[in-house]
Amino acid sequence: MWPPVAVELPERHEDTPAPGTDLPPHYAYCFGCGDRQEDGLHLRASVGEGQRIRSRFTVTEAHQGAPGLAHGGLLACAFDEALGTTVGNLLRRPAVTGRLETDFLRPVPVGTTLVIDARLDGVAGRKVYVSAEGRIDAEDGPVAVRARALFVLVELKHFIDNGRAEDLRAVAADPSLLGSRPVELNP
Ligand SMILES: CCCCCCCCCCCC(=O)SCCNC(=O)CCNC(=O)[C@H](O)C(C)(C)COP(=O)(O)OP(=O)(O)OC[C@H]1O[C@@H](n2cnc3c(N)ncnc32)[C@H](O)[C@@H]1OP(=O)(O)O
Repeated sequence: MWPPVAVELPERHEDTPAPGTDLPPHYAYCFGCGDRQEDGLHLRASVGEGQRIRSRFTVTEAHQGAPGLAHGGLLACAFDEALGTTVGNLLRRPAVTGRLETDFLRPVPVGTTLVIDARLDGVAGRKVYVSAEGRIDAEDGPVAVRARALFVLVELKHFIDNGRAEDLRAVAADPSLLGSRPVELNP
């Protein structure tokens, strides 16, 4: 059963941009979306209809597991990012991945662009349920990967208490490293 508990499905946050709007990387050094991670995944997300966010991820030579094929762990990373950005942008509250499950249905060759449609499935207290499917090269392409996850809402303190001090200092010195954030920061 998914979600596994009774949930509410909140409206998306009033600050969520209009459908079709491209979303900036949430952190410049994020492996999933950051533009300062040369061999990162460089996922690009945009707002979909209702409780949906669409992301695109192009598999490069740096992402191989077997010759010419994407590594499954990196595909899981892409879905972690796509699902996390769905939670962050639709609820505008900080959250971290508690559990992530993936079904790999087809191999994904280097050069493929995965079109990942993620949606918010519901919220139960601090628990947020999201799911996604990734299609090969087009929004109606064959499904290659399905994923679902539980994110847990946390306070900003979670990142301040647990993040490495020099990285937190770098963000405080240059807040533009956080391209989008779930709450306004006042360092
Ligand atoms: C615009 C912005 C864009 C922002 C865009 C952002 C995109 C980011 C994308 C990347 C996201 C990541 O990779 S985040 C990084 C990877 N994840 C992490 O580092 C998280 C590490 N884990 C933790 O810090 C902790 O375990 C927490 C915070 C998840 C939970 O600890 P806690 O705060 O003490 O809460 P706890 O009571 O244990 O759990 C709360 C509830 O969740 C349930 N729960 C917790 N973990 C699990 C689990 N694995 N499976 C089932 N259920 C679980 C508990 O049973 C409980 O249910 P009940 O008793 O209430 O019923």
